[in-house]
Amino acid sequence: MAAASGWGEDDPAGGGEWTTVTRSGRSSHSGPAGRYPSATAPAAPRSPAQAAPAAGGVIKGVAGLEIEDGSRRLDKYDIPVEVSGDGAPPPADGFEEAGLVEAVLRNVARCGYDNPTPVQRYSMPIVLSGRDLMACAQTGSGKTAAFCLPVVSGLVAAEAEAAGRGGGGGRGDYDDYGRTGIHEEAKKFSHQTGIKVKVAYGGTPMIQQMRDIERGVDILVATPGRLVDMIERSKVSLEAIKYLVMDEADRMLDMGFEPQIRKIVDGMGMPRKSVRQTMLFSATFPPQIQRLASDFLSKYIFITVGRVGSSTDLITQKVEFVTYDEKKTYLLDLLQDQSFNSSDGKPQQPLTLVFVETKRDADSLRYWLYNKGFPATAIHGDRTQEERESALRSFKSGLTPIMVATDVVACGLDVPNVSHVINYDLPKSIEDYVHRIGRTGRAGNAGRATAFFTEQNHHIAKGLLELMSEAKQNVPGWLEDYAGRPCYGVLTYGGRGRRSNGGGGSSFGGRDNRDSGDYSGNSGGGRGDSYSGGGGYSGGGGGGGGRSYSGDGGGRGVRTYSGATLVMVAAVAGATPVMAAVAGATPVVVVVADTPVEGAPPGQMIHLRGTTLPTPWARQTSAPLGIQFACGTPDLCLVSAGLFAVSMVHRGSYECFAGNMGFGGGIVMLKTLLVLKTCSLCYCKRKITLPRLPFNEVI
Ligand SMILES: Nc1ncnc2c1ncn2[C@@H]1O[C@H](COP(=O)(O)OP(=O)(O)OP(=O)(O)O)[C@@H](O)[C@H]1O
Repeated sequence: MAAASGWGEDDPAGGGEWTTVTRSGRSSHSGPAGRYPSATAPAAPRSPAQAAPAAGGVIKGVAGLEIEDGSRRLDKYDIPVEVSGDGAPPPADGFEEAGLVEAVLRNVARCGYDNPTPVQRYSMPIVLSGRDLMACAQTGSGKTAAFCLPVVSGLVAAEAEAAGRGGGGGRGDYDDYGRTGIHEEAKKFSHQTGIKVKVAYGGTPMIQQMRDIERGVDILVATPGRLVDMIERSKVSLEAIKYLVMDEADRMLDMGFEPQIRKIVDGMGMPRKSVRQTMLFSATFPPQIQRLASDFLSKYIFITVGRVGSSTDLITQKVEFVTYDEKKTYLLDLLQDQSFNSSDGKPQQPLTLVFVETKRDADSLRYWLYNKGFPATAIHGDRTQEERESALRSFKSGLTPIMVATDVVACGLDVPNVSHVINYDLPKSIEDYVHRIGRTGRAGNAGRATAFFTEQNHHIAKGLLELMSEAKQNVPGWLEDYAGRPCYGVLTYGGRGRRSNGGGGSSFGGRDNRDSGDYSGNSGGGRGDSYSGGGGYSGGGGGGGGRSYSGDGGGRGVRTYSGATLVMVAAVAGATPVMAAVAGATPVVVVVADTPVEGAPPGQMIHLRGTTLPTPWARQTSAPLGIQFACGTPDLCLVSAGLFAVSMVHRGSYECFAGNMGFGGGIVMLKTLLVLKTCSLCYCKRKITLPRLPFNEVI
């Protein structure tokens, strides 16, 4: 156990066998596997003020903006790293030492990466050694490359071995998609290696993606819903999967995708966990999500880089107590204060992301700002993919340096020079807060985050207090008061099946919970309850592993997905799949099964005209008659202008509650075609009982 910082004392394992704490500074590894000596001495603690730009160069801002990058210090990280698990290989000092193949090293150099970030130093050897990994590292710390590099390298090496030739060279295939950060990164690192990276996510036409995948794929970056859909349609098979990566794994499991993920991992032909290699990455990893996630892993190594589940200390955080009515004034003050004059004397704004709760607020705030003379754009789920991309471009270029956003961009958005994140409306959970503010302070740059706290936000006070204290930020006294107050029944976070986490606190974070008392396994068999020397976790099949997938199966020209890697992401940068489904003018139907459909085990799918709807969450992005299925919760009726929502329940029949907002009739395709009457400009609720439908019947 290293004693480089107070971290050792915090070790929940009590300094047990499986946990080591070290600093991420370069060090030589000696000693038995999994136990690192103390590395460099800790640097003097940085105060928040010091996190502000100091030395460093000036990153050429976009469109005339010059943004001080100041303390960009990717290679100077000196933060605690916690490693637990049996036989962890030592961290690598550099990309070469990590053992990446030549072709990948060339791509790393091409990207201008001189040194690996801490999460990369630790992850690369672990992944390259074939171990499963659960990694928790701060936002913007380079997690994407931490898994992409060793995975691409592993694929290249395997291909080279199979072909009996040296690594490198390559066919130079380079597809021209470009949406998700992961896809982009994976493509960069695969350049001229012959590795093909493709995407499968909602919000864009499946047919185009299918065509592309049919041309061959080695790495598929997919969102769960679209992937399940493709598998159900017998378009791809997961049988050849070698690596499975879940990015933002906790968000994915926490957003209601768990049934889909379990199905993908356990029920659709994917090799068992002891056969494939599985990696889970996120900036936050609450214990209850770790518990779920560990089902997918075998004898894994757990690493935490940075403070436990914390925000990075590169971000200076501030929280202001405001009333709802004061928010706009505060916002204007902030924007005015931070504006600066460009070389031609015109006032300019640094890139600023303003988070609001609803799509409507995003639009109205954007227009309001515009009218006040602040060029702003907006990004949210009601905007089409094209509009979202254009908004992002305009933001990145500095044309509209303020972007008002809903949570759809909280995960995965990587715009290097975002200098300020303003939580105009605070999110429901502290994890969301961490992901949101993580849009600034990326890749070693300094950043700033301001939150408007109102009376209604008291449920997040405790989490906020702990997070800010941990990051050594100035915590106002009133926040401590709020944090100390009891919080009643408001913590069913999110409308998307969010798990409550009590507002943060001790349940929040990224510490390995295998050895904590509450980590006693889920239920069923197959999974060891404690990690003691590796026996318990290799169950492989066990509980869910062997369930056979009863879809179309073989014989009908199932395309065997020739690729070897699957990267699942909860959200496409700029749009969650759900929001993507909602975007556009196509009618939106929300289909919800609030209890399992008869005969359907919880979490399984029901089929409607070839579409696939998991219970209790239902989501689909394309369906006959232009109907799109989106997701909702039993108490959420998602109504898009002019259209309606449908709630679907069980007991052998479906009940539909449909509302029409006034643009003519809506159509629901269930067993029969149902045309709902127009109900001009009012919300009408109708209950329609449909004939009994057995589970899995395609209607
Ligand atoms: N070794 C490196 N050297 C220089 N830049 C790097 C390095 N690794 C990653 N980056 C850059 O840092 C930025 C952040 O990386 P990335 O998006 O992978 O972070 P992340 O940890 O996945 O963040 P989040 O949790 O917010 O998704 C990217 O622009 C990436 O290109």
